[in-house]
Amino acid sequence: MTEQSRTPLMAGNWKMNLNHLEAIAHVQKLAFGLNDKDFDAVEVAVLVPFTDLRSVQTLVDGDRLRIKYGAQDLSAHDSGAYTGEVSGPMLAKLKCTYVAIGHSERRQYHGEDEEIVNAKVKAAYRHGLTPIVCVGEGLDVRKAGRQVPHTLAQLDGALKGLSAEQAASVVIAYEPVWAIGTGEVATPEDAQEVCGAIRGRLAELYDQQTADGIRIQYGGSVKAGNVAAIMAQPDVDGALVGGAALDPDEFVKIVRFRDQ
Ligand SMILES: O=C[C@H](O)COP(=O)(O)O
Repeated sequence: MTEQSRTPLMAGNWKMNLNHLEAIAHVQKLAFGLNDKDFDAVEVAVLVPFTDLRSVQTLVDGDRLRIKYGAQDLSAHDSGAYTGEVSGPMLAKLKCTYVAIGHSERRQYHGEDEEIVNAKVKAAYRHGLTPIVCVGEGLDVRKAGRQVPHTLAQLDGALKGLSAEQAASVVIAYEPVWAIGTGEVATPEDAQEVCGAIRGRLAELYDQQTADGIRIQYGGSVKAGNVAAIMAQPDVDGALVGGAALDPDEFVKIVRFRDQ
């Protein structure tokens, strides 16, 4: 599979923003702004707070929208006494396509380590959910020039024990932590360096064909104004968009990166 045959995935990670009423209005605006040509060229997804999922599902189903949706986290467990957690079966029942796992904010504020990220990736696969596995280095690691080994170690940990068949559908999001929500976007070359290394490691872990089929996103201060240059890199197959995804008009422009 070549770069051209990987369908780009533009995913909006709303983080802890937009209640279920705002979510409906937002998805309606996206649906109004995008057309079949956009959806034929780019897969579009929104990763919404748990409390928005049922409303988004009802809207997407009812209006037969081509927007995909998913959650920002899931429990490593399938059921039981885990107060506050939301399980894979619950997300599957809501017909989620995607679930973000190991976002740097989960790692930083909720102490998620490689073991828990790996357990969550396996939980997603047990229930037919596609994980968007987030990896990336902090500023100290970048300053030390260790972004590639650091990120590849996170990748190894997240994918431990997965078969090539499972890995074939995974999405990897490379998000340098220093570029998240800071306006400090990595240069296209910075993004390509690590995304290329990620694909190389996927080929070592599985095989070249599997690696060539896996989509690798870049995330970190992506906007309409910088998305085209990032998407022009051979190993970048989409973006995980935070702040800019909260503005439907901006997100539509990001989906239309080829026009920017
Ligand atoms: O998941 C998205 C990333 O954390 C990027 O967030 P940002 O676009 O606000 O920098």
